[in-house]
Amino acid sequence: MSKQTHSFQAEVKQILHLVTHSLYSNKEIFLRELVSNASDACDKLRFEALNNAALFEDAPNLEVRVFFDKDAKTLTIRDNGIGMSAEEAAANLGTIAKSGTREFMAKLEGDQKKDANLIGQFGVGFYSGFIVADRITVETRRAGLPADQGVRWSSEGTGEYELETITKPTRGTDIVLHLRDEEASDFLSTWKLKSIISKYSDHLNLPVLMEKETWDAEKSEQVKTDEWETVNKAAAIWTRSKSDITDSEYQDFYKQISYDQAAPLAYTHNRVEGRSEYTQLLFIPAKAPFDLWNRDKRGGVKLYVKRVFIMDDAEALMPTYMRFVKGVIDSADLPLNVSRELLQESRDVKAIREGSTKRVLSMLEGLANSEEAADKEKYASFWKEFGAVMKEGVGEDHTNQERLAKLLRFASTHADEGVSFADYVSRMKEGQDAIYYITADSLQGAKTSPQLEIFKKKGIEVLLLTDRVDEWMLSHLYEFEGHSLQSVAKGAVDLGKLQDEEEKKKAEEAAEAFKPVLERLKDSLKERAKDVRVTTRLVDSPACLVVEDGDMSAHLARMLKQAGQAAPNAKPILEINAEHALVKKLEGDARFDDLAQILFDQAVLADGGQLEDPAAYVRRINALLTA
Ligand SMILES: Nc1ncnc2c1ncn2[C@@H]1O[C@H](COP(=O)(O)OP(=O)(O)OP(=O)(O)O)[C@@H](O)[C@H]1O
Repeated sequence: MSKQTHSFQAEVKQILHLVTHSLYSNKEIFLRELVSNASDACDKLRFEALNNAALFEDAPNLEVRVFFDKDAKTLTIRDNGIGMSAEEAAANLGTIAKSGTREFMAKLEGDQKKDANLIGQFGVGFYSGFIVADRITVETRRAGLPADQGVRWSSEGTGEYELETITKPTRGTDIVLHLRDEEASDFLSTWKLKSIISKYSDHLNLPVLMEKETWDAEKSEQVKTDEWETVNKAAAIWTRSKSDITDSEYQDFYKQISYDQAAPLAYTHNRVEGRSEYTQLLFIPAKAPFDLWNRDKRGGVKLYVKRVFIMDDAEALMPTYMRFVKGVIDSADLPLNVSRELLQESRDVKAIREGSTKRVLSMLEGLANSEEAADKEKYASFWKEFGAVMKEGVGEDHTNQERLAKLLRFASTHADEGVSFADYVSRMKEGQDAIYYITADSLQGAKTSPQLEIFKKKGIEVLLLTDRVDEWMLSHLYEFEGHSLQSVAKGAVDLGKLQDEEEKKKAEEAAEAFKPVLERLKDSLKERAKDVRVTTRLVDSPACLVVEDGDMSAHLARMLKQAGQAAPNAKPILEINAEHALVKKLEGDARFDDLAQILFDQAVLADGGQLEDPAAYVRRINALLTA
């Protein structure tokens, strides 16, 4: 192929512009990105060579070399990994196939801190070379192709790139950065490059080599020798013994694999022996990533088999509700050439997933149950960031449901956060059997729900659930240690032994006396309410809405509608406080029908719902106000 000029895909142009302009303040990360691409390319070769050893040609030792030419102002990152064919070079370096690119751009364009880690998260690392270079030349040959099918890709990072066929005797890729003048003086120093490599690439599973230098007394400067030396540790950290690894080494490793600048909240490192043998090094991040809610995103746990990288979309290795966990699992038992399909079905992988899930749970229990204030704080912060995701586990992971239930934390009428089921149970009133809860759109809405009034009056604690996933979770969790979970907005209020006989009798009498009014109310509201009944659940409010025991709560129905899904249009039950002045006023009032409608509308509003005919409500209220 003679030299051809191609245009970048439109999005690439935008990305290039943004990357080079927004991330300039943290420009050294280009080296991390390019070395990590080189390392990925070696991992890929190792993997493909499992089935085709000829790909190693005569160079089985995989490595990355970083070297520079001061006069030419070039910096080269060379790997002997998988390389690229002409088609691959055009596809990988001229287009962006990844989804999420738009999000990436929105982030970089936004006001928030220009976070250099975004670039790794979105897989546009290659383009970071243009932060420091005004031209990048890539010379590459795919392993297995003949020497005359090498490719030269070259671009100034503006609108176009050139592609031509070259002869390249060795497989793999050279990324040659033609540095801008000011960057050349910054980066073309062995000392500087070494320090960046050890900062970011110490734990790579392969050696990064640089030319050795010695001090030349005559010239009074460092000069290159013919030798190469390894400048990173090149030892997979998880294979080392725990006692030899410092906390800061663990942290550095975490930062490297997670693209997170902050230290992890907690980590666990174990060699598991038994039916299946593997090493796990798992981290819990301190902060939730922006895409935590994407259940399909690539997992953060990488699978290795005897130090050979196998894959990183490891949904087989971690349950979805633990998708925030980062780390490495290295199995000693799996066959190296295990395919993705086999992985999903392998008994060993299942054992690894179960073992790792339990390990993460123990790590969390350790924090949650610790006597140390620092650990408790960590757990509280974990719950704030990831609690809602953990709740998915209650429905998805039946084996661990009990353990998960103990880890749940809620707001309640007693405390705004951090209430566990065990805390709740320890505060239960004498004679109380059930754990009471209410679901609502917001904490404020939950706190002021009319349905809570009798519970407040009697000092009975109620859990206030406001996460979207709560209703779903509760459809899978019915009890905690023998105490049933009961919504205070479902079914008739039954405080059982908590209500004394006197109160019950009074309520029954009131209901009896109120019967004629009730019949009229039922008639006025027959289009809107399934039933109207007298309740003891209210103290200050005149009325509230409840649903029947098996029915969907109004809160859930609203959420489904918002999400564009069909929700049953079940009519609610209107419950009336016969003691309330407004209710007492009903009897004999000429505006009975209007008052009945107002009562119902107010109950809808107090429940966080929307009126079907707000104008009618306003008209009726105004008529009352001006009467
Ligand atoms: N040294 C290399 N050898 C072989 N292929 C490479 C090399 N560098 C880049 N590529 C190819 O170019 C693609 C784009 O690289 P880029 O760094 O922009 O994203 P990425 O590496 O896919 O993302 P991530 O860093 O999240 O894995 C890579 O996926 C890879 O296929």
